[in-house]
Amino acid sequence: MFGGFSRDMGIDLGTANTLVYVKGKGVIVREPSVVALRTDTDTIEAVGNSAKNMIGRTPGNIVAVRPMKDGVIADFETTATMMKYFINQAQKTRSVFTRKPNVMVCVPSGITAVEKRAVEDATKQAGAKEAYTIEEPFAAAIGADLPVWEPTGSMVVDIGGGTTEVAIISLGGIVTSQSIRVAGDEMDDAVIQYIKKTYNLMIGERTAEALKLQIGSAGKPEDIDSMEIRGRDLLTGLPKTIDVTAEEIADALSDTVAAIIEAVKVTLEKTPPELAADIMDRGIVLTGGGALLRHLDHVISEETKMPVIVAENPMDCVAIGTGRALENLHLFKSKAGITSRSRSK
Ligand SMILES: Nc1ncnc2c1ncn2[C@@H]1O[C@H](COP(=O)(O)OP(=O)(O)OP(=O)(O)O)[C@@H](O)[C@H]1O
Repeated sequence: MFGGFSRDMGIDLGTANTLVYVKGKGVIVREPSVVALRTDTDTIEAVGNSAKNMIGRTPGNIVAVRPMKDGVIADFETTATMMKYFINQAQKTRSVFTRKPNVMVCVPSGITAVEKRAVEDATKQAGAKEAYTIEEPFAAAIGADLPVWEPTGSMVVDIGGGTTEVAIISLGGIVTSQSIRVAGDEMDDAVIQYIKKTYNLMIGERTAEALKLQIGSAGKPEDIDSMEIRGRDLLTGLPKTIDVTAEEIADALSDTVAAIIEAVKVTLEKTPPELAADIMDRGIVLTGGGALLRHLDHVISEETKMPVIVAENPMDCVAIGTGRALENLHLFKSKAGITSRSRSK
């Protein structure tokens, strides 16, 4: 059903980034989940990379929005339009155009039936023939090459923009999982709040993210890096430049890091002993962009006394796993929380 000239695709519809995976091609679209809208004409000005560059810099009649929030759809129409754009991008790279694609999209494991249905509907509105959804941590585990079908325990922690998903997987199913709406965005927000409180300086989310990426770390940083940033002084209302140290950013991120560690511990507490022993041997695998936060693997390892490994290309795991799930649909049906809706339903 999915062979031949199919252009079927797996989509990691993320809060921060959307990735599209096509069999035999790999990840062929990788863009921020951002849409720039013209409020006067109600039309789309830009999607993806070019829209992200507009965040915080738009004139009055253009707004840059992120239609996904906390891993779920916050704005249905905009999400569907954004997906349509990404699906078209993916199709442009294919030479043979035969039919509408079947599309598998990942969803956070903790979402409601209504939220899941919205993702399926948006996928169909974006042009899919059939829309499937798969739980994100399961897709992450497949993408990270974990032995999800074997009678052995695997543990994956996927730290994205909106959600952190922790799951124990064995025999093609999620044994226990935890989804918290604390991840990269929350870290950026914590940095904004810290700078505001400490320096009376208002910075935008792009500056906060840049601080996190360049000098951020979990736990105490090893070096004494610092970074110069600009913002608006809340007392004078004027632009101001300050230097921020890595230690300060580690401090700002400490609560979010603690929340992620707590989710890992709670999941481990609920894990049956045999599977916990397997995980002790194989280690906890980190995926998602948040897995790249400096020293996060060491800190989780220290706190849980378990080995922790960052997956290869952690930001691609969910997209790859979503695509592979679609290729092996016969194995997945009725197992890993996969549901589908065809256009006629
Ligand atoms: N080197 C890094 N250090 C820390 N955080 C990083 C790094 N690189 C990327 N990130 C963060 O990873 C997040 C994006 O990760 P990812 O693309 O996996 O999320 P997503 O799939 O869009 O989100 P979700 O799964 O919650 O819907 C962003 O918050 C980004 O700032």
